[in-house]
Amino acid sequence: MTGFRDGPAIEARGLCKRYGGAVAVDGLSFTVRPGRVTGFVGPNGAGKSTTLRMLLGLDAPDSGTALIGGKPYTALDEPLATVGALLDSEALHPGRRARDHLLWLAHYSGFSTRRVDLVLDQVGLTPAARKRTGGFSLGMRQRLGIAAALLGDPPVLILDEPVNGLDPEGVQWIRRFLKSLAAEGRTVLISSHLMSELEDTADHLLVIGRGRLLADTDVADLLDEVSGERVALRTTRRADALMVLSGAGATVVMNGPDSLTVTGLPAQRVAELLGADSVPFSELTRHRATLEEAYMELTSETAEFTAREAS
Ligand SMILES: Nc1ncnc2c1ncn2[C@@H]1O[C@H](COP(=O)(O)OP(=O)(O)OP(=O)(O)O)[C@@H](O)[C@H]1O
Repeated sequence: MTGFRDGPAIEARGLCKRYGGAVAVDGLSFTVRPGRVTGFVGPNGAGKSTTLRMLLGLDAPDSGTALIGGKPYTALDEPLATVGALLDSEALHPGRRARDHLLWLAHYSGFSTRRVDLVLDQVGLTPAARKRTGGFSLGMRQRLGIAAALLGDPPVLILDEPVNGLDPEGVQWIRRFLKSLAAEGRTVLISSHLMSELEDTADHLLVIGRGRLLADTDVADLLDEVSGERVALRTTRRADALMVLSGAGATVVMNGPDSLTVTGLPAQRVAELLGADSVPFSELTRHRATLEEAYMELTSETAEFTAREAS
């Protein structure tokens, strides 16, 4: 496959879109960089698909701009070879065989038909290449949609809910696959309404709610922030541990006969303090937040903020 050094960035600048009286996208600005998988996440109706459609020139923003490598999609010299897209409502002719569907697309888009067998292989659909798509599971349809997005070997991929409908093995596959595409220097933007789907897949996250950007953050930074300095500790000398650690400024909560949760001190400092006072411990682990926990925290902050705004 072609090696890219830094595919073009995707940029939204002050994007707004209304449908009738309803605001779907409300002043979104972000940049999606090459070389990493960026997850675009938010609950149903948050405005993800509308934003992706505007990036792909399928919907016109009321205001603001959507750019790929500095140009609107419709002004790209070779849009189909620049951006590969998978949209939620991919239309498939049920009577057409998978390979014929891709051959037709390749012909229509001006791509070499040699790419067809290559992309079928990449998405693991070679054994089903001659089967009619009418009998395909949702997961197989997703794979075919991704194969179609890859036909032009594009440096930019915009995939709406690509994990949706995949079985656990399919989820593992797509994680590895998206990471490998990003590692080649491509710009990869994927949407999901489930934060858990993006765990172990996205390197960077754009979180939206009600058409607005709630967070634009590296996954690692977000998890660090939410995990805080929370340490789980197991010791048979609970009272001594409590005295030593609270004396050093930590907040200590007793959870069971020999387990404590310590906040306010890094794990290493907890170990040092216990060691200095010869308090034995059998377990000392840093609490790691999951992306789901981080998401709940983010969205609950927004809910509080909205409530404060309203009062
Ligand atoms: N063509 C349309 N006509 C009217 N309203 C629309 C249209 N497309 C989207 N909307 C509305 O805009 C809002 C944002 O929808 P959008 O599909 O972009 O959200 P989403 O985050 O992609 O949700 P989902 O995860 O359900 O796909 C919703 O309130 C939706 O009902």
